[in-house]
Amino acid sequence: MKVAYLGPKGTFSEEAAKQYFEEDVKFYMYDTIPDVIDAVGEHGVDKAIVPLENTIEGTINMTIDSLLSFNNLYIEGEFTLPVSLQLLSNMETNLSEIKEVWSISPILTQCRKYIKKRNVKSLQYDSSASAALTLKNSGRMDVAVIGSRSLADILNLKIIDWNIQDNSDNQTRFIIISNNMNNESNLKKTMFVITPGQDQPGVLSSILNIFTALSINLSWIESRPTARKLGAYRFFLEANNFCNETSINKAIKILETLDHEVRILGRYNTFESKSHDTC
Ligand SMILES: O=C(O)C(=O)C[C@]1(C(=O)O)C=C[C@@H](O)C=C1
Repeated sequence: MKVAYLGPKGTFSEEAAKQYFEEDVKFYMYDTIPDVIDAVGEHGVDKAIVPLENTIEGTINMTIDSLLSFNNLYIEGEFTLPVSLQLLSNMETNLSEIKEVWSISPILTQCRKYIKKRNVKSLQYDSSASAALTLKNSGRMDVAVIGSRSLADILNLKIIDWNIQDNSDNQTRFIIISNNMNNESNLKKTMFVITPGQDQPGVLSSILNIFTALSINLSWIESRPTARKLGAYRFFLEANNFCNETSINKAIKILETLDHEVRILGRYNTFESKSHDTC
């Protein structure tokens, strides 16, 4: 089986991939999160693991927007990884010399308070590991990268400050995507994408009322623009009710009768990282 994740070596996505998948998998690294998702959508690989949500940053928009650009992609699992962020530099650098920090945008957001406190500039890269590789090759002493402890080991960088994220209990929820709907029994979660038929007052609350009436518990809700008209949104709703098929099917039927477009983006279970100190 071929599995894609965000490279190069040393990303948190790699850590999640190695912990979630069995050893007989062949891994493929891609340069950006949209490229990872394209690899499954265009059948280059069988599965991918990508970040969906983080404790501090919230939803990783490039993940859900890229997911929706395909009709053939499904979430088949989710995996939660603790994320501890370190400040990495070339070997001879001191903390007081740092004028700029580099990383992927969700990581910079997870350290917003730290970056403000140190009064340094920040620069976005496609991953923490691509930022670290650029730093290593440049030999610069006025720049640091924010990434994982394993990234420091892989590139022989120095950790000059530890656990700099805004909240010490920081986690990222990854999703595993594939071309097939997971049809196992006893799956705990269902992800809906609902595009309202027409924009009318109270449309979101009327949708939510359907779930309440059918006793379907919702564990996540997110809205994203439809990109058709300013102010028009579609809603991601994650139901967490051990897949009571009858209620889920009833909800779909009612939503469709009310002219809303409903897509099931997947059914899945949750797995947690066993390690609390790897990243
Ligand atoms: O750049 C990395 O190391 C990644 O794996 C990406 C990413 C993200 O985009 O959220 C994944 C999980 C962590 O929250 C931090 C970074």
